[in-house]
Amino acid sequence: METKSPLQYLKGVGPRRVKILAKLGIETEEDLLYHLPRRYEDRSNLKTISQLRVGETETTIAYIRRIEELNPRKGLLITKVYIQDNTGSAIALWYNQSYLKKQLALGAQLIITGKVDYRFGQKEIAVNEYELVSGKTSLHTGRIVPFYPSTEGLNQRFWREIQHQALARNAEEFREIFTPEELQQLDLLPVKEALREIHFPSSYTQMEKARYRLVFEEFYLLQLALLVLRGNSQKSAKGIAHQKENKLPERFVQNLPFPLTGAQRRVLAEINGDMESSYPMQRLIQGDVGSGKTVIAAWGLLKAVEGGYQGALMAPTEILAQQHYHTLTGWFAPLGVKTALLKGSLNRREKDLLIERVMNREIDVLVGTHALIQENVEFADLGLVVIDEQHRFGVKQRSLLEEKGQQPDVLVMSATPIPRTLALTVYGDLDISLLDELPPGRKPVETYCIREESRGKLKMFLAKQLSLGSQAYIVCPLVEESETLDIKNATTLAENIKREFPSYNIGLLHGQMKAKEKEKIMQDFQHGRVHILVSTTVIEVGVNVPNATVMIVEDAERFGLAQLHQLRGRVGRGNAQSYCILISSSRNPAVLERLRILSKTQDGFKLAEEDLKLRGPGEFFGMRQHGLPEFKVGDLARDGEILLRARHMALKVLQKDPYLRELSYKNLHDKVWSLIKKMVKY
Ligand SMILES: Nc1ncnc2c1ncn2[C@@H]1O[C@H](COP(=O)(O)OP(=O)(O)OP(=O)(O)O)[C@@H](O)[C@H]1O
Repeated sequence: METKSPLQYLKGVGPRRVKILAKLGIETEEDLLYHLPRRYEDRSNLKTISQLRVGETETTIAYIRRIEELNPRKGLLITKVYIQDNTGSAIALWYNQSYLKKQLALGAQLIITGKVDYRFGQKEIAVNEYELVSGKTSLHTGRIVPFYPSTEGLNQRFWREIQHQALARNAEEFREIFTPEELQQLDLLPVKEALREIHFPSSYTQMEKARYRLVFEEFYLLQLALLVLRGNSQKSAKGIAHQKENKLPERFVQNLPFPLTGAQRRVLAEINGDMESSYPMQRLIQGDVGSGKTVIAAWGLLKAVEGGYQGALMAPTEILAQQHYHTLTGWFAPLGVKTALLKGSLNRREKDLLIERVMNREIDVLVGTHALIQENVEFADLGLVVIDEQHRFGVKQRSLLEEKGQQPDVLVMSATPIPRTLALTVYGDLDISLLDELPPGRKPVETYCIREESRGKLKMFLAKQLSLGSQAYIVCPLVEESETLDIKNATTLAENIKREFPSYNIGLLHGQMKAKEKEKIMQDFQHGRVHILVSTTVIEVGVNVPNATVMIVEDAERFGLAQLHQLRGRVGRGNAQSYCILISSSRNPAVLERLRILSKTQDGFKLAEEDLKLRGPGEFFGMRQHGLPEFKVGDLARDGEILLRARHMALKVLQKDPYLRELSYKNLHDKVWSLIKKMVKY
């Protein structure tokens, strides 16, 4: 659709309204046409005057017989219009519409919708929508009427008028992205019809069909863009074909105190295949909490190192980078593989020195936060990039790290199980491996939701666990508006706990502490010197302290399901029975339902589906953060099936024509490439 004309060409849109529309993100006629109704009202059922039911909101069509204006008191103007059809007569009433009299003419035909009343022997209609019958299509009544998401200064009549104009103006310009055969095969409405039906439905069935078409189109374009992005890097550039020997990785596995799980073995085989092929690997490991992703990362890094390449591991927080560094050094040092940590707390000179050693190949594996993608970090020969908890990084950041090498392989690890539909959208440019098996011997974490009143009991329970040698986390309420308040809460809580448990060591962790301080507290907790760790949500992802068996979450209602599952995942990582206690005084049924689901289910993937349904994808995690467009029509929680079909279709088309060069794909090509440009620019 070439509808880039400025909106001012539309009747009724002046500079002031252009500004208001721009605030809603509407700058072109195309934007406008994709600003879809929020709901509809069926006013198509025209009644004769005799059929109008008192007390109901009804629509009728009749002739104007008389018009009166009354001014019963200052500031109140009543326009009283006597109407008639061949079954009877009635009165239509408007309030304070001074311009109205000029628009109405005796003898004209009028459609009105409004609440019917009966007074002084007459039916009276308090009009809330009217339209004069002319040769034109009626927009506001006498049909299924659309209602748009709006803002101050724009009323529904205005929306309908401009949508109607935009549809008419562009009738010849809608450029179809599907071929006639595809439309038929997929049973989709042509774009022109779909847009017309979604704005001004001829029936609800047609409106549903129109919506289906537009959702399909939206998902299809995004899938194509994501697949083309991946296809390009896979086919246009040669990646590294890592050597086939796995001596180092095998020795590492033999040294582990446990056998790998079936899922770990399966995923390793997938990575092995990817790394040995000459296409750059772009793979996502989706694992439930505690499923053992670090082992997978280590294995890949060793394979790269064995072939003479370097590896990088990027973590979302300083604490996690630290933890990964310790884990990897423990595994790698005995194998003679050199690991280093690019810490935020290093001074300039230390940093330069470290970077120099990386450039000179004195370091095999470099671990760090996003500091790794800073410009002055260079590798001699980067062969594998592992990105942990990718949902905190965007598409753009991922590619920055990749640019530090010649098409290195990329492994993304996500510990937030997300529903398949969402994974396909957010990670549609990656192959996905599922790590869906927990190591044997793990006991489900017993989860309880308690109210404020039970604090006394909780204290006794905690004392007992501590006396058994366990450690505990207490996560503080999250005050979204203010980090300072967060910290204040956490500090007060820690002080209270200190008073209650004088014989134990209490640690406090929050986002504004210096890296060195955080590191020290974490190490003390890891080594059992701190028994209770009071923390804001900085520990949310990835922290691994198997001796911690109690997780207490304050004001649990403030967290989403996925987040609570993450927090719970910090315990139950060893063999001892673990507990998660959610404190909430909320009486909101939706909240209680969320907490109930959590106490019933341990399966992160199932919880993710529920969370998506309960809160919608926007809340689940900001799509924009990933450089992905937000959906205008589609709803991932509801339209998963359509997404899968669109993905399937996209794969099929690209297999046939990887760059959409066929003439019949011209329109499709243009749309996909403009989407890609937007995504990459981000
Ligand atoms: N096959 C296995 N058998 C037993 N224990 C294992 C196995 N694989 C990993 N582990 C151990 O399980 C714990 C969790 O592993 P890891 O930290 O890699 O999990 P994760 O998937 O990163 O979890 P999270 O996302 O919750 O941080 C570690 O202590 C690890 O040593």
